[in-house]
Amino acid sequence: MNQSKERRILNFVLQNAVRGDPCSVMETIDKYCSEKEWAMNVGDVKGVILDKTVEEINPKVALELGTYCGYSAVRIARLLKAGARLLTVEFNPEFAAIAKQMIEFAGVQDKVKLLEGPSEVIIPQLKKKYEVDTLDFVFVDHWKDRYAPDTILLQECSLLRKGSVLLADNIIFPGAPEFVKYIRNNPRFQCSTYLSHLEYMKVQDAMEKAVFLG
Ligand SMILES: O=C(NC/C=C/[C@H]1O[C@@H](Sc2ccncc2)[C@H](O)[C@@H]1O)c1cc([N+](=O)[O-])cc(O)c1O
Ligand SMILES: [Mg+2]
Repeated sequence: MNQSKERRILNFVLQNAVRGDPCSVMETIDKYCSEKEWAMNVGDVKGVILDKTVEEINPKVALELGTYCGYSAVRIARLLKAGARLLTVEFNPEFAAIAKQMIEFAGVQDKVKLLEGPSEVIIPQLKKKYEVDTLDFVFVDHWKDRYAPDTILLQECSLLRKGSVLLADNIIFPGAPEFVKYIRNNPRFQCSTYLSHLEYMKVQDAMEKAVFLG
């Protein structure tokens, strides 16, 4: 059975990156995906917007929706202070297995908990099963038609508090029109748009930052 692209990305990291060095893992994935095979990691350009947002918030409890190969989980976790944690949700078992190895190779496994299952099942479990009170930061990068329903679900589960920050990828490409319509017209969120470029391409993309006002 021939290898998946995600398996090839992981193997390239295992063979070329420095174990225990998150930046080396990120750079190696970015090198592979810009030179050999495109993949839907947030990437090095939008990754700087993600970095700046995480550093500004300095979250104690962060959630990521859509782990994929673990690139943004490594990117976020490397910036978390002692005692802070990232919960990342992935429903595809093959991607979850790859991301787990990527996170461990990068040496950030103590800060990251990978939750396998769909977000609509995992989100309602966060309080009781995963001992979350409220979320300081949420990186939204999974199926684009789940952005809006999951933002509503986070509120229904009382997981957001005054000042919780959502950062959503791909607002322009592939786009998340229902989410943009929902969040920008919602008085309970203060929104700002960060224009950027699609990972590894000259195509325009953007990230939406939405602060929950409580
Ligand atoms: O489609 C995109 N992302 C969807 C991401 C999906 C990821 O999240 C889960 S779905 C899920 C469902 C429920 N709960 C958790 C995870 C998938 O198994 C995948 O790991 C995308 C596409 C492009 N592009 O250029 O085409 C660029 C990007 O940056 C993108 O993020
Ligand atoms: Mg994305």
